[in-house]
Amino acid sequence: MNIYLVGGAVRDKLLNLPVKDRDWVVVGATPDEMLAQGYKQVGADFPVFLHPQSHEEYALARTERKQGRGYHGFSVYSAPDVTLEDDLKRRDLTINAMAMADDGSVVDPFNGQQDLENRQLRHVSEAFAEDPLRILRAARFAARFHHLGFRVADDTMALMRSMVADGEVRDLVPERVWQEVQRALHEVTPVTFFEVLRKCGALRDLIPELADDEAAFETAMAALASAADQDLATECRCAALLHPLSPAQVLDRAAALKAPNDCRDLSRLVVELAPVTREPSLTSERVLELFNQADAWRRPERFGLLLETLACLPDGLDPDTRNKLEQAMEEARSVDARSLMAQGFKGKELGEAIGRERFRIIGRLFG
Ligand SMILES: Nc1ccn([C@@H]2O[C@H](COP(=O)(O)OP(=O)(O)OP(=O)(O)O)[C@@H](O)[C@H]2O)c(=O)n1
Repeated sequence: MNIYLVGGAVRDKLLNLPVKDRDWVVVGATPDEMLAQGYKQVGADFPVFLHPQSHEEYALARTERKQGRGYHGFSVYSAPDVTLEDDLKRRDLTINAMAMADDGSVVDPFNGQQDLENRQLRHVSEAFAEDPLRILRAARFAARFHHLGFRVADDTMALMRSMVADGEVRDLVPERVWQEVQRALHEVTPVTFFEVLRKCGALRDLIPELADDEAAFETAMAALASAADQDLATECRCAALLHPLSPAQVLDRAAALKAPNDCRDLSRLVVELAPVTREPSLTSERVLELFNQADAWRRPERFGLLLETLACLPDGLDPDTRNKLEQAMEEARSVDARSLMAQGFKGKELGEAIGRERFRIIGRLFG
């Protein structure tokens, strides 16, 4: 049997980037031979094994063919006669379809090295179209490597467009879509991900509110770029992206994309509360309302994320107001219920006394 390093590890090595996961392909072996050597089989659909010591993934060389629509039916063929080239051919992009032997020599039947040099994200073969998730992957690699000069190759963009026109994106399982979106939000330039999706038409299927409205798209991208520059959390990036939508649209989009609840909730809050922070002079009444609406007393951390996100929006929260809001929140939160109880307040009166005290503190910072 012959073993080769494949996929992202080879690509990243050749780009002189740190290699995270190493995946291996095994050519000319049967599952029994692997088991006899101490590998542990994982994957029920196709033969993938974990190395007994390193626990890295070793997959038997395989071919795949799609059966029917959607991300379900793939028929996998794996046997000792499947060659390394067969296995590389089923992959998405040429830069991901190279292998490296023990001696460091690169096996590159689809000119991945040339595409690395020319900074091209190019599909390996027409089989790219068998897996519509690859549209999102191509956009994600564009977002990861844009700063190095990589672009989606013209013929690949054309293929992605025709896949979108065939309705392929609508067939994707939402969980898989969210997984790609979530990763994309943390690539070097997440904006590139959405630009590529817009260019190939996929954004219309995923976030139509941004695809059909130039101004909404631009403001979403400006906010997202700022959230990424400041290395904000996933939910802040998601909220920055969705901020041009209405509250009802945010809920629809979050449900359709199966975004987690913390992303959905922060996105909704940002949309609802953004207008408050744009008011020319914030009164203490408005600030108290803002704190209450954001449930800031019980969710101080989320309130912090809310302010961070609002500060990323074009015409968003200015640094002075943000500092004042943070200070007001910190001081108002420290209102001591016990000392009010000691003064004899209880039940409803206690709640009202806490509210008055908080309002008084906020009033010291806001008029
Ligand atoms: N839909 C997919 C998913 C994966 N692959 C192939 O499987 C390899 C491993 O996939 P994955 O670990 O998802 O990506 P990496 O390229 O390793 O990138 P990352 O750095 O994100 O791990 C890829 O390089 C690519 O050759 C593919 O062709 N089509």
